[in-house]
Amino acid sequence: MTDVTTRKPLMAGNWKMNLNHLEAIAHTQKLAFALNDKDYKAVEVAVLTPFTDLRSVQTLVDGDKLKIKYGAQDISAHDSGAYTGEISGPMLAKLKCAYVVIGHSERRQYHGENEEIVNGKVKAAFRNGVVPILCVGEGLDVRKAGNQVAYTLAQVEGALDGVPAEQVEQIVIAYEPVWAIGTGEVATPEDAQEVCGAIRVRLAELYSQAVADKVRILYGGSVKGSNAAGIMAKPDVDGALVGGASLDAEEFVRIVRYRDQAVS
Ligand SMILES: O=C(CO)COP(=O)(O)O
Repeated sequence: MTDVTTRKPLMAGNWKMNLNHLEAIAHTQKLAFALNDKDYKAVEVAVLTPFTDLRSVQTLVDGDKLKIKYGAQDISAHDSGAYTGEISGPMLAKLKCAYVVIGHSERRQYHGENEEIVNGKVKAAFRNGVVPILCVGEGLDVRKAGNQVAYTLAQVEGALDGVPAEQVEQIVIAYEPVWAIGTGEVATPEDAQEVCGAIRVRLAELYSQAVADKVRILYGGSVKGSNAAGIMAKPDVDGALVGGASLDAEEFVRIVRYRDQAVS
C-alpha cells in the first residue's frame, strides 16, 4: 500500500543546455508571474538550470521571494580539489540549490557515468544538504527485450549503495525511459506505473515501507500539458521531470496545472 497523501507532487523543469543567465531570469520571471499560491499549494515547482544560471536565478528567487525551487543538473562526487571543470556540492549548497539532477541518461551516455560515479554523486549531494533527483531508466533494446523493470531496479540499487534510510527517504527518483526522451514517444501511464511501482516495492524491500512511501518518484520523457494528467493519475507517479516542454513557460504551467486537464 502506498500513502499518496504524504507526497507532494513535484514538477521539475530540466532545462538541459538551454537558456543563458539573462534568458534564465526572463524565463523564471515569466513562470513566477503565471503561477499562483493555489499552484504552489498543490504542487512543488522547480527549475534545474545550467550552472551559469544558478546565481542569477538565486538572486531573483531571493529578491522577489519566489516560491519556485531551483537546482543544478550535475554535481561532482568530490567536495573540493583538482577536478578541473567540476562543480562541487558545497558550491551548490552555497547557492541554496534545493535539488541536483544525478545520473541523467545524457550524462550516462555522453560522459560515461556508471553506477559507481552516480553513487558517489548521490552521496556528495546528501553530504551537502542538496536533494538528489536520481535519474534511472532503460534504453530501447532493454525495453524491447522486456527487461525494463530489472534493469531500472539495478540502477536504483547501485545508486543507493551505502546510502542510509534517513537520506533515502528524502531522495527524488526520476524514471526516464531513454527511448521516450526528446522523441515525442511518451511511455503510456501504464508503462510509467509499472516501473515507478516496482521502484517503490524495491525501496520497501531494501529499507522499509515507511521510507518507500516518502520517496517521490517522477516520470520523465516527452511530458507535455496534454499528457501530464494521465501519467499523474497513476498511484506511484508523484510528478514529472520535464525537458523540452519546460522551456516554454505556458506549456510548463499547463503541466503544473495537470489537475485542470482531462485524463486521456
Ligand atoms: O530528459 C528529460 C528530462 O530530464 C525529458 O526530456 P523531454 O521532456 O524533452 O523528453
